[in-house]
Amino acid sequence: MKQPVRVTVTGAAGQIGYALLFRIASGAMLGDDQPVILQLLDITPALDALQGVKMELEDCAFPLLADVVCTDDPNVGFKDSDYALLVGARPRGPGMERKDLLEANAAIFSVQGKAIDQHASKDIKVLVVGNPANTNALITQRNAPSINPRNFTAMTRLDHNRAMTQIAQKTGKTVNDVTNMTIWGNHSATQYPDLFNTKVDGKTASDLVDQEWLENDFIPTVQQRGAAIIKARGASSAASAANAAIDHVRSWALGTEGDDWVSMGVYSDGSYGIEEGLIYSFPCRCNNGDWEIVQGLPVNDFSRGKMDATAQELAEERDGVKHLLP
Ligand SMILES: NC(=O)C1=CN([C@@H]2O[C@H](COP(=O)(O)OP(=O)(O)OC[C@H]3O[C@@H](n4cnc5c(N)ncnc54)[C@H](O)[C@@H]3O)[C@@H](O)[C@H]2O)C=CC1
Ligand SMILES: O=C([O-])CC(=O)C(=O)O
Repeated sequence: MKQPVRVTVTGAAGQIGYALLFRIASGAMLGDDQPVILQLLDITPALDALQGVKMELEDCAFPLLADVVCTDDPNVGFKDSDYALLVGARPRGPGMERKDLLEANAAIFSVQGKAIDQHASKDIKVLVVGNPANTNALITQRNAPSINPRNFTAMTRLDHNRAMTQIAQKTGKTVNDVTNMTIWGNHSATQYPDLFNTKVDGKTASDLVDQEWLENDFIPTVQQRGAAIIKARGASSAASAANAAIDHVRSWALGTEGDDWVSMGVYSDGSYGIEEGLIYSFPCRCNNGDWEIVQGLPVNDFSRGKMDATAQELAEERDGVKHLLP
């Protein structure tokens, strides 16, 4: 049996947490042979609810669950942590954009970045889910200067999965036929889901649909899917978000399949002309617990405009939180 790894989940008493923890403990995220210690962090008023979640985790008798720690102290929550899923943040309501949450949520990530810097493993892999995810990931990263910036990522896998289903349904295929999907940019209404590099059954997806559907149906549907769920459910997506978080970390830790890639919000090294240092969603291949941006994909004028617009929004969000970026 491998040694257990420490997985910190923040906002563990919330909606996404409830859909996430049981799957991590079952081995769905890090594999059937990897025991985990869950370090669950939430705010003080949520600690009773968190104890209830811990009791339920115990009642599953998961063979891979070595221990569960519940705390309201980030210094305890991130102690020696190998993986951190930063979910704890306020969700948006109807009529809000995700960046409207910046004021409420940004401070959480500067505190947690500092705690990660001081207490976590220097090899920690961090996934930020709490919105606005890309800019919160940037805040976390900048507050943890002793850790490689590549170790901080933001979640666009939910958008990626949504886009796969939309194109599969449109072409009468299944998601098993869809590969090489890319979400570029911000997890926001400016994100750019790219069908020019996606394949369906080995054929280029943009050749299988008309430009009118691609521009006026597919792209806005993916961009607005979170808002559509909030309207329908009266609460933001939770189970699908938890599923995407599992997918994101699993790909990162255990690798991507063959030539396929996944979408991850990662530290830009200037690839595709995107300003260095932004946390921008790129096509990424993962191997040996590391990711790399897939290089050399063709970018037409239509894509270029959309990729730049979402980068511009990220630069504006960054400039709006300058005071939290040491
Ligand atoms: N990146 C993505 O694709 C997605 C992101 N989200 C975002 O995930 C976040 C969480 O969503 P839900 O679980 O539905 O919300 P929720 O309100 O059900 O749960 C949030 C939890 O975070 C806790 N929390 C608040 N401040 C905290 C702090 N400083 N430290 C630790 N925990 C703290 C709350 O007490 C609560 O238990 C929201 O910001 C939401 O917008 C949601 C869906 C998809
Ligand atoms: O839309 C929201 O606020 C929640 C979220 O990020 C998503 O479902 O993509």
